[in-house]
Amino acid sequence: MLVTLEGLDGSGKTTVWERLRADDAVPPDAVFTREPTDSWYGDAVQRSIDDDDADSLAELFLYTADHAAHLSDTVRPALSEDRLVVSDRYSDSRFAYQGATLASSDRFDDPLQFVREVHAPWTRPPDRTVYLDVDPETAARRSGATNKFETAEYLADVRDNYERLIRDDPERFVRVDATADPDTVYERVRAVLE
Ligand SMILES: Nc1ncnc2c1ncn2[C@@H]1O[C@H](COP(=O)(O)OP(=O)(O)O)[C@@H](O)[C@H]1O
Ligand SMILES: Cc1cn([C@H]2C[C@H](O)[C@@H](COP(=O)(O)OP(=O)(O)O)O2)c(=O)[nH]c1=O
Repeated sequence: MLVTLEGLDGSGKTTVWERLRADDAVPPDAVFTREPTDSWYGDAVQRSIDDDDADSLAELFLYTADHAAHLSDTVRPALSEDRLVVSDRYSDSRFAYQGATLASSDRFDDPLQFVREVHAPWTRPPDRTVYLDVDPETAARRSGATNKFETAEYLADVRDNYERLIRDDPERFVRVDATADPDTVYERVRAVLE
């Protein structure tokens, strides 16, 4: 089973992911993974994140290349062994973030849909996605605004895109109010996964 954690920067995904990894109730052979990955593809993505002038379409394909490698070297092998896979960010991050970045360039009528179509023929959709819901101001404050994506203005567009993804696939997404304290948020996520 493939479970993904999604949400704005600073929504608390990594905090939840680390606590799950240390939780005795989680099967010991579960695979904890993330995007961007720590492979050289992920390093290329990191370079693009750090470049304020990166071309938004080129950036989409860097993230997408990282996803393709992540699928073939980690996600599909683990799923074929019936292991639980928990990924801190996955394809919905591309739909929401690059959907928002590409919107400023007028290159596509519906950038989010374009990004979905780029993935559709070959990706493996998650079975469940926990969406950690926080407002853009909280997200920008918690994340410390350390990269070009972490402004409340941009994150508001990203959040609108996540809302559209949830509307389009309500069975897969589980929304968790992530404005509460870390213990409460963790218990909420744990209850969903149980
Ligand atoms: N529920 C929470 N309430 C307040 N602060 C939180 C909460 N969850 C995480 N944080 C803090 O917010 C920052 C970003 O958390 P992190 O888990 O890295 O978020 P993400 O992976 O979604 O960017 C960290 O300093 C973390 O300690
Ligand atoms: C996986 C992914 C991340 N991102 C962005 C979100 C983050 O601002 C940045 C790095 O991701 P990440 O390291 O998960 O950041 P955080 O822990 O703060 O949420 O890359 C995309 O724009 N598209 C993607 O497909």
